[in-house]
Amino acid sequence: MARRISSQGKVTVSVDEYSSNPTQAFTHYNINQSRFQPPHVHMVEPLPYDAPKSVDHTRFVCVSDTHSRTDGIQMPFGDVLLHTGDFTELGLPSEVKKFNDWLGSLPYEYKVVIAGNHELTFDKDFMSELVKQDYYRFPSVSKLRTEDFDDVQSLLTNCVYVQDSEVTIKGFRIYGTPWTPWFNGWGFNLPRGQSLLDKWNQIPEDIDILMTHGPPLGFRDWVPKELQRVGCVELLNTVQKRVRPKLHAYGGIHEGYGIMTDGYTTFINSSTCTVSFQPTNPPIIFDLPNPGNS
Ligand SMILES: Nc1nc2c(ncn2[C@@H]2O[C@H](COP(=O)(O)O)[C@@H](O)[C@H]2O)c(=O)[nH]1
Ligand SMILES: [Mn+2]
Ligand SMILES: [Mn+2]
Repeated sequence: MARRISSQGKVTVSVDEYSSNPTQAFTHYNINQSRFQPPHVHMVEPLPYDAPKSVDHTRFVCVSDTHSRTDGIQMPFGDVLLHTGDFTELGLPSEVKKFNDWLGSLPYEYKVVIAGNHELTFDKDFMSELVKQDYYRFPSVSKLRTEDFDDVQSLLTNCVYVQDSEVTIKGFRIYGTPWTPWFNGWGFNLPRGQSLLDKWNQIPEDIDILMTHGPPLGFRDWVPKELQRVGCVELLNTVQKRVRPKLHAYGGIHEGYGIMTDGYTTFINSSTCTVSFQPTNPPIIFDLPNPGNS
């Protein structure tokens, strides 16, 4: 049982019995609970860029995993840009500055950004371990002086950067968090189970939009080369059983680019780069009714 309702009516998500094996979790919940089946769960066609926008809606432009390859990306019309991490290769200050310049060239009223596992310099604990131990893994990062990256977030002057925090934009409550299940020991990696759940438990109940770097279980999280689902089971339970945002935006699994719904939350994996790091997947636009108009 991954959910409990307290005497105050609050839902508590606990670690799922299948937490450590998302592929098995998907099969189990699909067979026993039809949890990923139509009619509620299905793919969604992207909105065409020339679709008219209603005056009482806000248009979000979702991108992710641009990996310092923004040059050829055709950006559509919209109001608010959401970038869900991996905007660099290694989080080098030079890459962050280049990304910030690109953001500055975009016409959106607001731009909200989170980090991904490639933004190594944004993860202070990762950096203090790397500097102590592993010079050869990321030599260009290891040779940075602390003062070069200490305040790396401050290089992002052309956006709102959120990290385990919330911002309200045009009345929408948006929460962003960079953590992903441990994979090859990159930045913002945590073990599946309680460690990640502790991060998800910081997400407030009433947010409208959740930004994470990686997917929840079952929603654009399939890695074909390994025949595995890699989405986080606790993230799915948090999204579906406790937080229930209207939009969950992420990237992380480049092969999972696309849109799904569970009938309430729309899940957008907007990874710009393909699995071979070609920046060819177009940004995804999504309209939400303005708060107070829904
Ligand atoms: N089996 C897993 N594969 C993963 C996971 N996270 C990422 N990946 C694969 O790497 C690429 C690129 O990711 P990046 O963070 O280096 O940009 C991704 O598209 C997957 O193919 C994981 O947790 N498990
Ligand atoms: Mn990536
Ligand atoms: Mn990533």
